Amino acid sequence: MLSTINSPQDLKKLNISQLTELAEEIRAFLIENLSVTGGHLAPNLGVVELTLALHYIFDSPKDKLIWDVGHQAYVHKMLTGRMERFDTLRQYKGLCGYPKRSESEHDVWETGHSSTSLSAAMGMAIARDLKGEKHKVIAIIGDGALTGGMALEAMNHMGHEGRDVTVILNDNEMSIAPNVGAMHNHLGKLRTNHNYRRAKEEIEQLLKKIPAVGGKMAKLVERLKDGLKYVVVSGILFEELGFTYLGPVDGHNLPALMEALRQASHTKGPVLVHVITKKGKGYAPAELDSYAFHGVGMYKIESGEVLKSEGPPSYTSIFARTIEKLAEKDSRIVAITAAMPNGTGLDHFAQKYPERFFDVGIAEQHATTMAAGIATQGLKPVFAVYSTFLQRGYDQLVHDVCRQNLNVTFAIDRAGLVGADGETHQGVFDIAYMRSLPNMTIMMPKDENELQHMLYTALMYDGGPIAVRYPRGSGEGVPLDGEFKLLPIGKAEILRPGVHVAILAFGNMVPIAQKAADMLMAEGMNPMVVNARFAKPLDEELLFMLARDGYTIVTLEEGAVHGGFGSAVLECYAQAGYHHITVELMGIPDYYVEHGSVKEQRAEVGLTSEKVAHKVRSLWPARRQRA
Ligand SMILES: Cc1ncc(C[n+]2csc(CCOP(=O)(O)OP(=O)(O)O)c2C)c(N)n1
Ligand SMILES: CC(=O)[C@@H](O)[C@H](O)COP(=O)(O)O
Ligand SMILES: [Mg+2]
Repeated sequence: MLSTINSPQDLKKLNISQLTELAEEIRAFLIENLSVTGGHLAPNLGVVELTLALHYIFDSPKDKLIWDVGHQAYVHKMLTGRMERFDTLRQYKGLCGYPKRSESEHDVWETGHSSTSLSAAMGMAIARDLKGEKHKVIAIIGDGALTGGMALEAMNHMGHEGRDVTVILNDNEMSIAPNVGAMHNHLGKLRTNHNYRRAKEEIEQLLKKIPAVGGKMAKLVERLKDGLKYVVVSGILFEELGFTYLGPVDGHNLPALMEALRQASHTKGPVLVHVITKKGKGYAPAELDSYAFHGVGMYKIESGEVLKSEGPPSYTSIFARTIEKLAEKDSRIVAITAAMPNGTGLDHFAQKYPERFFDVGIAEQHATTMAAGIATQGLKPVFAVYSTFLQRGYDQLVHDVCRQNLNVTFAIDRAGLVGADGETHQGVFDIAYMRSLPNMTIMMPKDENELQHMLYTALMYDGGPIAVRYPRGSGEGVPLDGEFKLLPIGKAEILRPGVHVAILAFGNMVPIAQKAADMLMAEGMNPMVVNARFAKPLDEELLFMLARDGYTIVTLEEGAVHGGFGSAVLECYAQAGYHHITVELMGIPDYYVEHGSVKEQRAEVGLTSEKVAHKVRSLWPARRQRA
């Protein structure tokens, strides 16, 4: 069956039993392919029937299907002509793990970050109406993504405008970890409440039987329906917000799904279809542990054993260990995550100190300002957040944290290139977006041992907001000191004295600089290597000494070169009147780096020891004169 599907039109020729068979073939395909490439298996297994039903009832690409987060769009990709490219999923130059407009006309909206789908849908519905077009706009959003502020802002507007938009709420009771929040509790009530739907249907049937209901009678019936909501589910939030609520519908029952979607497609105004699905459906290991199979690497199909690469402990695990140790001694430490307890390593902290741990849902804005509020009261909040997701909390960082100069620690994980998630998730902008903020201090460790000292330094610091950024994946495998050390703020570390050229490396670029220096040493050149440690404040004393001593500077960072650490060095020299010093910046160029391995991404942007050595050679005095 699967091989006959080249476009959504092919689905429409199938009957329910053929579609059911197809669903099983899709599952088998995903389980097999992802065991090699890795990817977001559990979210996709959960939406197989839903995606089939959507493509069956609606007419993509005329009708617009908008996937929130986009990590669950694999089945959509399979049905829209990309099945053959699945062996390249999330690989360099291969199929993207998220919707991508350049890949297909069926991908009408690009994502990766959560909770954007409803705003995008609203925008498309407005454009449709202004242009006098007739298609449907359908957003598919998970219960996790619905905890994001943007989604709630959009619903507020949608209910007010009353335009035709369909929202499919894919409720599997899970974010990456178990979903949290009052909205989650409300959905729980709806999930278990079949009485409301039944009673509502009965009233509507009754209504149909009464000829020409009008005037007082109609009002009475409306009041009866209103009253019913309060009695049965103490208020259905979505109906109060101006949506027609359809559901709950079993998301693995194709006829029921199709019926609900058909009904939605004929409903005027905003409509929300509440679909109940099982994350990981159809693959026992993923059903049992949907967290492990949310975003997974290679695994053995039969046993579900996830194959872990051997290597030193990750930066995340060292962060987790350190914050726990520090929290043991300092009861002011409070840890916050925005729906990433496992990804940030805070899950252990949550078990150990439940009263000092807060998972706020996918709500980075709230988390940032909440941390600021906690800090005003003399406690020590640590917001552990991926670099890419802190982008969501930017105004809160500017307006609430930095402006009030509050002691909030930002533990910025996944800083730098992140690999297979690609351009939506690259953690390459935080240096630039934080550096311009008054009162901010920004550090990055050269290895995991220095990470523990930096976290300690951050929590001992009382001068305002402070960020320690660290990369995804394994550390350098260095031994960990038993005692934490306080690092002097704004002081770099000369790792290797040298002449003529100084390589100023920030964080995880230090080992690359060292390797480049080793290569050059073999050729008779010995550049200085500096572990910058701070992007703000800079070690001006060292910078001015280098300028006075006639060094040429090479800066190295795994961050956007525009506005980043190297820019800071340039600005520092310009402001101090050192106009004749040569500063060469190496970092991420001015474009979004696509998916692949970090190694491939670094090679693409030139952040390798070979490229650094090449740069230093070109700057070495004797060679420069020859050139
Ligand atoms: C702004 C933002 N914060 C955090 C994330 C990380 N993240 C990706 S998927 C996800 C959970 C989404 O849950 P849900 O929408 O219910 O989808 P499911 O995986 O359950 O299908 C989270 C927290 C993100 N993509 N974007
Ligand atoms: C979809 C999403 O945003 C997350 O699932 C992300 O893929 C997690 O990345 P890590 O694997 O780095 O935790
Ligand atoms: Mg979910």
